[in-house]
Amino acid sequence: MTQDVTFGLSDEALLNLPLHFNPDLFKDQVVLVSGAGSGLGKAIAIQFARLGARLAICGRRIERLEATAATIRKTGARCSVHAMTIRDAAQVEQLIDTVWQDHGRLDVLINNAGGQFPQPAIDYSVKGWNAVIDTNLNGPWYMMQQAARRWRDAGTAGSIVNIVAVIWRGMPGVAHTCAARAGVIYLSKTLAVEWAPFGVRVNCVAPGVIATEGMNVYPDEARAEFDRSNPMKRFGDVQDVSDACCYLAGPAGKFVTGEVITVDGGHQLWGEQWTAGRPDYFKV
Ligand SMILES: CCCCCCC/C=C/C(=O)SCCNC(=O)CCNC(=O)[C@H](O)C(C)(C)COP(=O)(O)OP(=O)(O)OC[C@H]1O[C@@H](n2cnc3c(N)ncnc32)[C@H](O)[C@@H]1OP(=O)(O)O
Ligand SMILES: NC(=O)C1=CN([C@@H]2O[C@H](COP(=O)(O)OP(=O)(O)OC[C@H]3O[C@@H](n4cnc5c(N)ncnc54)[C@H](OP(=O)(O)O)[C@@H]3O)[C@@H](O)[C@H]2O)C=CC1
Repeated sequence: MTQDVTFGLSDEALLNLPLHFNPDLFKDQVVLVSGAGSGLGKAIAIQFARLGARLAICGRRIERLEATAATIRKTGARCSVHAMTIRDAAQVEQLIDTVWQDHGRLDVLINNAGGQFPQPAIDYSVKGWNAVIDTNLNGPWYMMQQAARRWRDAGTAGSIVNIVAVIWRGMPGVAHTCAARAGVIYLSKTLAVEWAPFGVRVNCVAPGVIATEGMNVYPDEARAEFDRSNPMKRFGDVQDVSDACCYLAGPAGKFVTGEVITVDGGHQLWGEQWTAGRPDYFKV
């Protein structure tokens, strides 16, 4: 049984974090953030709003999206809310159409929605495997393709940032998500070349352990050791990730494409990473 813990920051705290960028950096730009009803997506959307952007946010659960939108509107920013699943290509096409109708443009897509469950790979069901691949590879792909088609057709530039994970040492217990995220990273590198002629940049941010409510999906036993997953021996915070997104999406990142920025306290180099708990074999 997973203990419920309070990870992450309140909306009020997110609104009051010190900004590391100029407050009009994204003035008049339209930013679409998937999975903005919680955790990283919410923090990213609020930060873009505080930097002058207009927001479109999507996810499956409308109540959580409306709560994020209410917070975003406190900054004075416009925010449209779109309840949908990224797993359905038709819903993604409809989403991108609606965002263009509502806002008249799109400048930045943050492909943040995602998630997985911890389980030894040998026990995955077909349905479980497909759920994770649909959520973390197919969904982000549908979003990228629809956004890029509109940018190509409108003749306007765009920037995509995909949130992935620290996959370079593999990650026991979440093999399905490692496969999906590796797919997104190499898809992004390929699209960075194919879509450069349209003025579309495609990059990724790979977060290490970040304190969000999404962490509640992991068993207590595993989560208790997550601060040992990197040489800094701690969790990162949501702003570590939202700052990387703003760097890549904004003018500072204008010559960067096909890149992965790893924001992980060194997790890619050192640390324990047993997402489903440490197997007996590795205890001695
Ligand atoms: C040092 C270690 C580092 C740790 C960090 C690793 C890096 C990543 C971190 C994070 O991503 S933080 C958290 C992000 N948020 C989440 O992960 C959200 C929670 N997860 C999910 O929502 C799901 O896992 C999902 C698959 C994305 C949910 O999809 P959906 O709602 O369609 O799934 P379900 O209908 O619930 O299930 C479908 C299918 O999947 C199998 N399954 C689901 N949960 C489990 C489980 N806990 N254990 C085993 N199998 C599971 C199962 O086959 C389900 O089918 P049914 O049995 O329900 O018919
Ligand atoms: N926190 C961390 O340490 C790390 C997180 N990540 C990744 O960062 C991203 C955000 O994670 P985090 O904020 O921590 O976790 P959360 O679980 O809080 O956020 C995931 C968000 O994605 C949305 N979502 C899930 N499935 C779908 C779907 N099919 N269609 C649309 N929206 C969907 C969820 O909303 P709803 O259920 O309402 O649809 C939710 O708001 C995820 O991709 C995660 O895997 C990667 C590495 C580390």
